[in-house]
Amino acid sequence: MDKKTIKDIEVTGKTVLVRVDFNVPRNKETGEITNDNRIVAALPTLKYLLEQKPKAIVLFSHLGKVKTEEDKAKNDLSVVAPRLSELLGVDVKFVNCTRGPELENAVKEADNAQVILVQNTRYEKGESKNDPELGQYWASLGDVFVEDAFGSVHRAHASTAGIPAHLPSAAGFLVEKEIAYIGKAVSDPERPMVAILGGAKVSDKILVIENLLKIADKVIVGGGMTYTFMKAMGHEIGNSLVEDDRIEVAKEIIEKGGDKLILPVDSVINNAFAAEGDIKVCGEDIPEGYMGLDIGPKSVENIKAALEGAKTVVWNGPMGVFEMEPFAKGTIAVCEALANLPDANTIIGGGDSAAAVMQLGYADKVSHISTGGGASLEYMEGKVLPGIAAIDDK
Ligand SMILES: Nc1ncnc2c1ncn2[C@@H]1O[C@H](COP(=O)(O)OP(=O)(O)OP(=O)(O)O)[C@@H](O)[C@H]1O
Ligand SMILES: O=C(O)[C@H](O)COP(=O)(O)O
Repeated sequence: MDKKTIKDIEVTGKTVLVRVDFNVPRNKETGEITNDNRIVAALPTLKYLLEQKPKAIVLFSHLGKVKTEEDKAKNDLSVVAPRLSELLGVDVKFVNCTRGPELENAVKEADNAQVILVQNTRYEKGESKNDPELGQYWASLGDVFVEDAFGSVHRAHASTAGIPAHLPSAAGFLVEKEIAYIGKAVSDPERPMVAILGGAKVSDKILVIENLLKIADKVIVGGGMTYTFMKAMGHEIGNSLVEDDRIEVAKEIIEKGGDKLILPVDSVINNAFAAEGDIKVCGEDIPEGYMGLDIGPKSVENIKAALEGAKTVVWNGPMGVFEMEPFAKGTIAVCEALANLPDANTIIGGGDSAAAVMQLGYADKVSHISTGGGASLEYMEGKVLPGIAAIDDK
């Protein structure tokens, strides 16, 4: 990486500001954390910093989307402090504000590598607008800045891009690792390279498909996106998910992709968006009143064949509605096919595909599961990520 990393900067005795991504999924009713992967992923950086004996480690993170007072109550970051403290094995002081004397005094009085967690950065209106005053204010609390929130580096926000404009800055181990895996896969992949793209919306992934068609040897499309492509080819798609305003783009991609592009040839369909009903397999044309909810067995065989001998695989988006057991087979088959490629560099781009791999028990069978949903997608699109661009060059 051409950016400074945490080992390139001096932190002993200093106040280190760290942007982490503790935007963790929570139970809608109880508010309890349902998956602490993003906290676990930040531990190597935080443990390393503790060993260097800084004066203080001040952690900034957002949680959820905050637009109203009600959103604030729903996205109180204090829920993270006890779990972080347990995982890190040290006391974590939670500061229930994002500016003012309480925060300033907590930082001033901190000593002996005290870990401080600041309330949700999105409680500040200026955070998402990258308000320069806010970035400068937060920067004034510390001596150096460490960017370790890979999941948020595609956002040009005050805490991701504003603070490092005013302080010496470096990437943490998580950012370094994510960039190493995803960066190598998209800029210098071992071949053959196969990209698998699924999930719900074509519009979210068009640019990724286009960029990966330039890089990969094969691009497999599955999931709800399939049916926009099927319609573009003139097939009947029943009530399947479709984005009519993307049909033309889908046609262009089909033409550009040629033999590289592998689309499903059959689907598991149902007469309702439900785990029960008249569930059956059909070919490329879906009868009226039915919708495609998973790729079918022939498509699974085609995907397995396409993956044979692959040395690099990037996967983003499930092949079907894997949350419902009857429609999980396509996604499970991809997990199994990746597990059967022990020598390949297999990379799962965050979000739902990461959840699927973990939920289905394949987490230790792949090389890397990204902590970034949107961030890993934008990286695969070839975009400059503002949170990375803001880090000091080596
Ligand atoms: N055939 C289908 N019809 C409708 N929904 C589908 C279909 N196939 C997959 N999905 C749904 O797509 C959703 C995932 O889509 P999404 O585009 O968000 O994936 P992702 O890229 O893994 O996630 P993220 O965007 O959060 O990174 C899942 O909830 C899944 O149920
Ligand atoms: O969950 C994510 O992808 C990151 O934490 C970024 O969250 P955001 O999409 O709300 O900016």
